[in-house]
Amino acid sequence: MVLQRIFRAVVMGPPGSGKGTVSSRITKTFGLKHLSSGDLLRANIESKTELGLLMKSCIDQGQLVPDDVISRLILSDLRKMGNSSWLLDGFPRTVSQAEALDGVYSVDTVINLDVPFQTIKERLTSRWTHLPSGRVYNTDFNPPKVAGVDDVTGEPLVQRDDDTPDTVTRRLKAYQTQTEPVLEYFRSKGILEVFSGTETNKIWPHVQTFLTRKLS
Ligand SMILES: Nc1nc2c(ncn2[C@@H]2O[C@H](COP(=O)(O)OP(=O)(O)O)[C@@H](O)[C@H]2O)c(=O)[nH]1
Ligand SMILES: Nc1ncnc2c1ncn2[C@@H]1O[C@H](COP(=O)(O)OP(=O)(O)O)[C@@H](O)[C@H]1O
Repeated sequence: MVLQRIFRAVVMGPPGSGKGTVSSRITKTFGLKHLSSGDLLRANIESKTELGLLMKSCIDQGQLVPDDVISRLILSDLRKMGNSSWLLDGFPRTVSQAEALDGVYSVDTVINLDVPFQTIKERLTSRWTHLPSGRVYNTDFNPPKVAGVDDVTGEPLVQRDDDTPDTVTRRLKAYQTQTEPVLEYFRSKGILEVFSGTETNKIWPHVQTFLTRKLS
């Protein structure tokens, strides 16, 4: 689909709710640029930037990185995108981040993936990630063609250091206390759209229909 105007969206949801999976379907279908805060932080860790090394312990402990750090990173990348349509994945995650975004851009819609915590816990321990692209696989849901190897590049897949059961529990707590209030923030602005379910393949057609209507 070719977009007729600039469209700016955010995808939210607890860790493991399918933000990355749904984002890649949205960007493929609607041609938006995709910016994932988690991918951005992991790229900094991988290339051993000073910031990446500072943030790694925070991420591995299941805590959010400081608002000013992530807001600066994301807003700087968005600036580089200029007048493009984009989809933000994993940002904002606190009300202060939402206010920082709001101060610069007007967001058209916020897609919230409402997936029960029990469903999520099972998924994350079997998630395999291709770090350079952010492509995600799952030993049950969407296994790679060859075990342990990215379908597109043939490079190795890794299990994220923060996808252990204890860290997932801490990330879910951080989500409840720090990120859930952001849903209220966007709801009060009238731009929150909630998609509930336990399977991405059942949620996705609703997201697709919603965006097709919104963009036509
Ligand atoms: N079993 C199952 N796994 C899923 C489903 N949707 C996504 N996944 C997997 O669950 C994990 C988390 O999904 P991801 O898109 O990375 O979620 P994010 O953390 O919100 O970005 C990945 O390993 C996905 O492949 C689903 O409907 N069922
Ligand atoms: N907007 C953000 N604010 C603060 N920390 C963030 C943000 N986005 C990502 N992070 C950090 O990176 C980690 C991984 O995030 P992400 O890749 O979005 O994974 P998931 O959605 O599976 O939790 C988070 O647990 C957190 O430590």
